[in-house]
This record gives sequence, structure tokens and C-alpha cells, in this order.
Amino acid sequence: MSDTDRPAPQAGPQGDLGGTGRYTGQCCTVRDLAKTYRSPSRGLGRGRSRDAAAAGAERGATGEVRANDGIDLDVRCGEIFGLLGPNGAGKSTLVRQLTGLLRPDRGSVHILGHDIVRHPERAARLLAYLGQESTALDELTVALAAETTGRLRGLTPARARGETADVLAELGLEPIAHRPLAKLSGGQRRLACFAAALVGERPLLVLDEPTTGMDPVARRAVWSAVDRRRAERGTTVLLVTHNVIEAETVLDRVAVVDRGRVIACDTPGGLKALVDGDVRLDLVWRTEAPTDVPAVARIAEQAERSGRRWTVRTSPEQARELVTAVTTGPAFAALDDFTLATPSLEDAYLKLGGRGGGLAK
Ligand SMILES: Nc1ncnc2c1ncn2[C@@H]1O[C@H](COP(=O)(O)OP(=O)(O)OP(=O)(O)O)[C@@H](O)[C@H]1O
Repeated sequence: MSDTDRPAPQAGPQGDLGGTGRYTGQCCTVRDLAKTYRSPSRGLGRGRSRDAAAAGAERGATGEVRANDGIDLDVRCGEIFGLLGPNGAGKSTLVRQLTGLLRPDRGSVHILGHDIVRHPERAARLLAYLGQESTALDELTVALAAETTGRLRGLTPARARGETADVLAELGLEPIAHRPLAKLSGGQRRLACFAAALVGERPLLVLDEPTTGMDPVARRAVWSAVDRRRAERGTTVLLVTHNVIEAETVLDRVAVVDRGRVIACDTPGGLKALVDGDVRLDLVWRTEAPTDVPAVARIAEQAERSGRRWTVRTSPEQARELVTAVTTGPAFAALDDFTLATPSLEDAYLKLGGRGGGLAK
């Protein structure tokens, strides 16, 4: 990237360029950020039911939705930082405020030293945003969408073309480079939009559920591209997800968002330490669980039940007893499968008081 293409670096208490051309220190600082949607009928049309939408945030009697409620966050330069939470928790609202697209009711957002609440127009120079909604570039081909993004970010035509070619090759998108975005599958379109976000590089990548609908190969391409940019250029990534497996594998730190608030912020390992010592026993019954068997009836009292699948979080000793109880005697005939696992980020999340319903496994 040439100096003229690079977002204007700002020296200051946050986001200094550390003498290496990389930003160092704080990338993003959020204080007491709050947003309440006041119209009850707006914003519910993004493919979710009114009930589902209402589930995550506090909905007042007047139909107000308190989507963010006093959020504090500190994201360091070079971090892959995640926002994890169920549907409607307020994650997208938060990133839309960080990206200058939505004005908060109160609170502050600083990105690389810039006050984004006062100067939302600066966000476009500092970050690349991959939102959930489909793009205005939908009618363009994959290559043209990426190239146009580069041009809009101030690249020369030759530079935009060159970066586009590199990114399409990196992500394996060359075979569909000349197909319009609107005519691609959901996963292909998502990958193409991710490619466009990478052209005309920005020091902060804000990705709202980037891998939704992608197959494992495409997912891997996304995470390799992210890793490469972090390693080579110190790029910071803010990732919205409700996929706990992805969160565990790719994130340096994660803020758990629930009902518009950050209920915990730590490394995935740090969060999992909250449930250290527990194990998770998953039982899958062939049909109905045989609750007339006393041992099964006892398990039923502490299990989280979802159809044929029961989950029990407990101590290793008790888990051993439960496994013995269901793998010997009359319960065994009714058992289809069982697994015993160490705790996941989801277990930590549930322990924190989050709701499991909207988290993907
Ligand atoms: N424009 C809007 N108008 C009114 N309510 C809104 C609007 N946008 C979002 N909401 C509501 O605010 C709450 C938070 O929504 P948000 O989209 O920020 O959640 P999310 O955590 O990103 O959810 P998901 O994981 O489903 O994308 C939800 O209850 C949602 O229905």
C-alpha cells in the first residue's frame, strides 16, 4: 500500500504508529455506549420474527428496545476480538455505532484516536466493515465489486485492479470473478463481499458474522486471510459471532454480550476457566428417554433437554456415575449415543447467565 492510500495515521494517546508502520496501543475504546430504538415497528424486518427479535434486548412497555445499555470495550491493535452473544443481544447495533453508521444516544467511541461519535465520517478511512446486509454492489461482478471498493477507498485504478486480483486469488474466487454478486449462492456472495472488504486495506476490519452460510473451505480461507493480515500488517479484527466453535478457535479475546450489556470479557481460555472442573455429558436417546428407569428420572431433574438430546453439566465424578447408570441396565437399550466433553465457551457463557438459545455450536 502506498502512503497516499494509507488512512491518515494519527499520533496520540491511542493508536500510535509504533515506528514499524503498524498501529500499536489501543485500537478501539468504547465507553458507556447506549442505544435505544424508539420505533416499535422498525428494524424487525431482517428475516427474524418479532418474538426472536424481542428476545435479546430489553423491550420497554412503549415498544422501545434498549439494544445497547452502557457498553465499555477496549480492543488493542493487532487483536482478533470477538463479540459473542445470541440473536438480538445488541452486537450489530454496537458495531454499527463503532462504524459511524448509527449515532449512539450516549457514550463515546474512539478508533485509533479518532472520536467517531463526533466525526462519524472518519470511520470509513480507518476501518473496513462487512455488515450482515447485502451490499449496494450486488449488481456488479465479484471482481468489479472488489475493484470498485478499492477505488472508493482512494486507490488508483491500477492499484485497485492489482489488489483485487491478489485478493481473489488468495480466497479462491477466481473461477467466479466475473459472475454478478446477485447470482451467487449465499456463501459465495459472503466470501465475495469479504474479498471486497480487504481491497484498499484498512487497519481495522469489522466483520459481522462473516462466515455465515460458508462451507468449511471458504471459512478456512477467511480465517487464513485474517491471520495473514494480522501477522504481516498488524491488522486489528473485530468479529461479531454467535458461533461458539469459531469463537474458541479464532479469537484472542471475547466480549460476551447479552441483553445489550457486556457480561464478561476475557480470552476464550479465561472464560472457560469459569467452568473449570466441570464436564459436559450429552446423551442422545433413540426415541423417548425411559424416564420410568429411576437413574434416568434422576438425570432428568438436572438435564437441559432438547428433544432426544439431554445435556448435563456436572463434576467428573458424578459424570462417571451417570455414564455407568445409562450404559448398564435397562437405560442402555434406549440410548443412541453419548459423549463426555471438557467445557466449551458455550458452557462458560451459560454459567455467566447468558441464554443458550441463539448460540450456534
Ligand atoms: N432499526 C431497529 N429498530 C428497532 N429495533 C431494532 C433495530 N435494529 C435492531 N433492533 C432491535 O435491537 C435489538 C438488538 O439487535 P441487534 O441487531 O443489535 O442484535 P444482534 O446481537 O446483532 O442479533 P443477531 O445475532 O440476530 O444479528 C433486537 O431486539 C432488535 O430487534
